[in-house]
Amino acid sequence: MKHEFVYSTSPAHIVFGEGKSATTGEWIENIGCRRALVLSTPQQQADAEELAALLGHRAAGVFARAVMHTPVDVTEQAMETVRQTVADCVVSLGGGSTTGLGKAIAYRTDLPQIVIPTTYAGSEVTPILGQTERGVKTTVRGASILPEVVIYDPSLTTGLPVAMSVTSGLNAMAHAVEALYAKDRNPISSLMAVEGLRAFKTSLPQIVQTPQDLERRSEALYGAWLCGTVLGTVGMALHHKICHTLGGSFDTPHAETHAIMLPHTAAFNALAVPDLLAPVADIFQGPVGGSLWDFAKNIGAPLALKGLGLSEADLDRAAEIATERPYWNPRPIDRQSIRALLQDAWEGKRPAD
Ligand SMILES: NC(=O)c1ccc[n+]([C@@H]2O[C@H](COP(=O)([O-])OP(=O)(O)OC[C@H]3O[C@@H](n4cnc5c(N)ncnc54)[C@H](O)[C@@H]3O)[C@@H](O)[C@H]2O)c1
Ligand SMILES: O=C(O)CCC(=O)CC(=O)O
Repeated sequence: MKHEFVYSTSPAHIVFGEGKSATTGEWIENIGCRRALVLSTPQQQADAEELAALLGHRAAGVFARAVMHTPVDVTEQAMETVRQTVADCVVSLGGGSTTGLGKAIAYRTDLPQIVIPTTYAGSEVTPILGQTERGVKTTVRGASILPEVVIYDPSLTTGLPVAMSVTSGLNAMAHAVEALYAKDRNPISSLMAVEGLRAFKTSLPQIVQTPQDLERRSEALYGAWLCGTVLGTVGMALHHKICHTLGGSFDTPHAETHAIMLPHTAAFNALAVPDLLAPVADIFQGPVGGSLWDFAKNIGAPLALKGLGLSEADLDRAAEIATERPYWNPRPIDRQSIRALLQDAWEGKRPAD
């Protein structure tokens, strides 16, 4: 039967618009809180301090030590700051790493979160937390992990370097591509995925040309919201499994890994579900994998895993880890075919689909 699905909406408040980060103080009050701990990475500390100054008495302090993959020891330091400052909510200003720290605090305390995303990773609209302890990254899901308020303010994204904008956009697009063939997809998740892909197809090439263009930044942030929402709503498959394997076991950088793998995993699955991936071929005007690879190349994305410090000898182990436990994918997987796919991605080949 064509229509058979479960559809649940997210309870989060989504606030979108230029300059809307100035309403953070109002949102702290709207959710019944009084003192927010502002979180950021060390690189965005100045922006976090500026936001805290704007919040005045509603800011409990700034914790600017967020790092990628949410190490538990950093979360414990942040928890100590939460206790000392008597914060009753957190405001995460930054990309997925800062959002991850806010989620890790909320997971342990149930404190409400306001997120002001400055990349396109999409973590702000998912109930998913990935955290690392003793070198092992595990993922948990839960209602307390989903942020209560997300404020998308494109004016805070004009400083995102072009290279990071490109890889972060491709990271978001990967959520949408996998959502199109997700086992638990529904008509709304597919509409959002297609609209998210269109938003990045339009905006990323223009951001590369004019990074300060607020209209284009706004379009990309809109795409991030759509792609992140489907990541939080439906299950991911082969692509995310391989990226988590490479990031978790070989420490490859998150967004770059997604950017390189997307054309290869999409081409692999397009052979099994060409009808479900037809919107990708339509938007990028060509075969699914090849057209995504051309798009990535044209906007200056990295194309080869060997450029990320992964050695060719690592590929056997990566294929083994990515296939050792069964998980759902629209096309059956086996170690040999995943090893071949990784070889192509390592060399930076254009998928021949
Ligand atoms: N749980 C989820 O749903 C989910 C989804 C996607 C990503 N993630 C996680 O997010 C992390 C990656 O996040 P990311 O790719 O957004 O990178 P990031 O948050 O690590 O940011 C990368 C760097 O860019 C800087 N930066 C961010 N925005 C900037 C801006 N506008 N201007 C200047 N500098 C800026 C950051 O401070 C940081 O130094 C990973 O740990 C990944 O696992 C989680
Ligand atoms: O690392 C996490 O927090 C989970 C990341 C995730 O599922 C989405 C992604 O890989 O971009």
